[in-house]
Amino acid sequence: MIHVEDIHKRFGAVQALAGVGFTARDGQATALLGPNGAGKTTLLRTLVGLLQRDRGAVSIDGIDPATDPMGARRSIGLLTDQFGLYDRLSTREYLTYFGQINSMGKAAIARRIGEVCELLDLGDILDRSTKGFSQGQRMKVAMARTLLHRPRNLLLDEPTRGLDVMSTRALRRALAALRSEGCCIILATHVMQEVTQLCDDVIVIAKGQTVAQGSPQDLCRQTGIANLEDAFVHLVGTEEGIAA
Ligand SMILES: Nc1ncnc2c1ncn2[C@@H]1O[C@H](COP(=O)(O)OP(=O)(O)OP(=O)(O)O)[C@@H](O)[C@H]1O
Repeated sequence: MIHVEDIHKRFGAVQALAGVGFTARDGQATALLGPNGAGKTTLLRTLVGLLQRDRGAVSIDGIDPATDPMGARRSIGLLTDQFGLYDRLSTREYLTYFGQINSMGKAAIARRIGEVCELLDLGDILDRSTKGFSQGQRMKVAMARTLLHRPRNLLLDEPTRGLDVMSTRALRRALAALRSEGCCIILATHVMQEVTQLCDDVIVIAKGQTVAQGSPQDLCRQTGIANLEDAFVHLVGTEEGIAA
């Protein structure tokens, strides 16, 4: 479970987070919705301890990433837009390296690579060097790395960006399975279809603040608007940041 209270984060003159608070529960997929520049990526990076917050409290399964970053990171899988692949390694070598960093044994790594390979359909790129991979292929390898150590909490920044239809569907199926295994999934996205198909709960942030939290139905009820996309626009007061 991830619990966040009143997080603030400033970059120079930019107040990126100005009072974000929410709870994301185990066994649920929680959507993080907000216009461009709302603070979603900053929030995810702060949750995993890659950025130091200026104020507020964070608990990842009871651990504060500011005081125990390694402890928090063991239970978190983070996917951002910075894939950080190593061109000279094949997908298998890259995943093996990350398994070793996470103190997994040789047999466990080999077994888990087989599982994520099947889950994300990586068969044809498993033994190719990642140099020259397409955007979608890079995304799949980064997602495999995110899932490799079986984290209980998944923080995913636009995970279907660049994926084709089949890979998108495979990833959504994989996330649904992880949710039913009890994972806590936070998914920053601009794709409303993803929210309605996959997410139990929605956090809406705008200008670095939480403006609403609830199920898609709650947000529609709260705004008196039947369609989630229109309810979102109403809540943030803008037409920015929406993909069909
Ligand atoms: N390292 C940084 N230095 C300066 N400003 C930053 C930095 N990182 C983020 N910002 C600013 O903080 C604000 C929030 O950015 P962030 O990337 O968190 O938004 P986002 O909600 O993820 O946006 P998008 O939907 O466009 O990906 C923006 O105004 C951004 O320009």
